Amino acid sequence: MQIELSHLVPLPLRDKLQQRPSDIWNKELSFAPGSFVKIKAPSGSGKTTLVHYLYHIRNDYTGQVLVNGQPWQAYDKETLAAMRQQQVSIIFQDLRLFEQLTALENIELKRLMLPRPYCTQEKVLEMAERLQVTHVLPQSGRTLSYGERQRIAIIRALVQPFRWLFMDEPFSHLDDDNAQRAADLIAAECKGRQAGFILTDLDNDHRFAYDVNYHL
Ligand SMILES: Nc1ncnc2c1ncn2[C@@H]1O[C@H](COP(=O)(O)OP(=O)(O)OP(=O)(O)O)[C@@H](O)[C@H]1O
Repeated sequence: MQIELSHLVPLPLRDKLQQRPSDIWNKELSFAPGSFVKIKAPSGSGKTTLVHYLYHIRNDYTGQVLVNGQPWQAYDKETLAAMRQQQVSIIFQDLRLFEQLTALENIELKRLMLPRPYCTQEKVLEMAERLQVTHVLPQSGRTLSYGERQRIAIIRALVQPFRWLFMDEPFSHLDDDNAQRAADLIAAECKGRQAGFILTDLDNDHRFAYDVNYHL
C-alpha cells in the first residue's frame, strides 16, 4: 500500500510553518511500503495533526495525502471503513479506549470486527502476557493507569491486519523496559505482515531499527 504526501500543509499551522524547515510539510514524499519511519518533532509542532491526516480523520489541509495514488478524499465511506479494518491501524496519542468496557473487551471489540478475525484470543492473551498486562484484562477501562491503557491500545492496534501502522507518541506513558517490550512486539507484528509504520515522537530513540528518520 503506497502512501504519499504532496505539498501537505495544515491550515492551522500555515503561518507558523513558514518560519522553520520541515522534512514533511509542503514536500513531495513517498513512504516505502514496509518501512519503519520515525518522525521527530517538539511539542505543538503538528505530530498529532499529521497522524490524523494519515488516518483521514481530519482534512483541514492544503495539498494531498495519496493512498495508492488516490487522495483520501476519493475513497467512499465503505471503502474507507474497510481500509481501516484491513489496511491501516492506529495507536492514538489519547488512546481512545472505551471506559465502560474492560481492557479485554476493548481489544475484543476490534478483533471481532472482522467476520474472520486476523488473530485468535490465545494470541491476544500471549501479547498481554508479553506486555505484562494480563492482570488488568478484566479491569474496567476507567480504572486503568495510563501505562496500562497505552499497552492495551497497542495490543488493540495489533489484532487487525494492516499494511501501515500509525503511532502517535506510543510509549509516552511507559518506562524504558516496558517501552522496549512493546516496541519489540510491534516490530515483530509488522515484520510478520510485511507492514510498515509511521511513528511520531518528541525525541531520538533506538527502540526500532528505523529505515528513515524525519524532522517534522
Ligand atoms: N483544529 C485546530 N485548530 C487550530 N489549531 C490547531 C488545531 N489542531 C491543532 N492545532 C494547533 O496546531 C499545533 C499542533 O498541534 P498537534 O496536537 O498536532 O501537535 P503535537 O506535535 O502533536 O503536540 P504534542 O507533542 O504536544 O502532542 C498546536 O499549536 C495546536 O494548538
